[in-house]
Amino acid sequence: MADGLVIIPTFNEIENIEAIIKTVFDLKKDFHVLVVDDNSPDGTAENVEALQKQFPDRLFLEVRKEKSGLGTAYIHGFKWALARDYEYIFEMDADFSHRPADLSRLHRACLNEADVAVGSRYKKGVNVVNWPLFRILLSYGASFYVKIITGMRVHDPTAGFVCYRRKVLENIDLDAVRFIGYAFQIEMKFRAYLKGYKIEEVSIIFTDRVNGKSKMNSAIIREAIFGVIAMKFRSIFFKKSF
Ligand SMILES: Nc1nc2c(ncn2[C@@H]2O[C@H](COP(=O)(O)OP(=O)(O)O[C@H]3O[C@H](CO)[C@@H](O)[C@H](O)[C@@H]3O)[C@@H](O)[C@H]2O)c(=O)[nH]1
Repeated sequence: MADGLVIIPTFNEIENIEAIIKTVFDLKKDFHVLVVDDNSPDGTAENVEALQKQFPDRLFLEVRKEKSGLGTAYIHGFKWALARDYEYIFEMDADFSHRPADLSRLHRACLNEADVAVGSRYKKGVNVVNWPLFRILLSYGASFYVKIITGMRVHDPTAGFVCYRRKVLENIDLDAVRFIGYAFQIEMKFRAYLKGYKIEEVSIIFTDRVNGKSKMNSAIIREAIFGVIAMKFRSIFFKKSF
């Protein structure tokens, strides 16, 4: 059995995908990788298919019809993982903003006490390299905002570098998760927090991508700003769906 499954959502990551997969497979850990691609026009999925010949037992690919957001890509990946027997399920970006070597640190935190281990940019100051000031302010500001509205004591609630123990994903109603952009990351942590799971932050350095482009847009920002308040209200008035 593998040590865990690393889910990598992709949209137009042709410049990164092969290198990131090989870097994960070069780690000492026996991780499997699942790429959830949204039919990227740049041929990301075809690149993964070609690599599957080299790693037939470790590399998996799910291709969806069209670009449908990072959140639903992860939900698709989580369901895929739960239909198999992975005990540790990771989220990681394709673009090397998360260092694959840190997967082992997240894994270790979950092997010890954590139910959810979050690769945190803000646990100890601001550990972000080469991000535009606008993105740092937005992301850091969002963290304060989320803390105030939700009461959740997580320094980096929008972090997309996470390890979940299987039981957490089994006990969250994945069909009820609403957010599709980066706010998805907040919602998943909030749902785990409400269920009393232990969320531990592991300090990481986040380095902005060198190749390809961020998929950040104004709809993603709006979803986070208004959605977090709506989510808090729903958690009070519609407790059952949480
Ligand atoms: N399948 C799929 N993948 C997507 C989509 N949108 C983005 N992705 C993939 O999701 C990963 C992260 O997307 P980026 O666009 O690179 O994110 P970012 O701007 O660098 O944002 C980072 O910070 C956010 C806010 O703190 C994080 O929430 C996010 O995870 C990421 O770490 C990449 O692998 C990207 O290809 C989508 O609609 N569909």
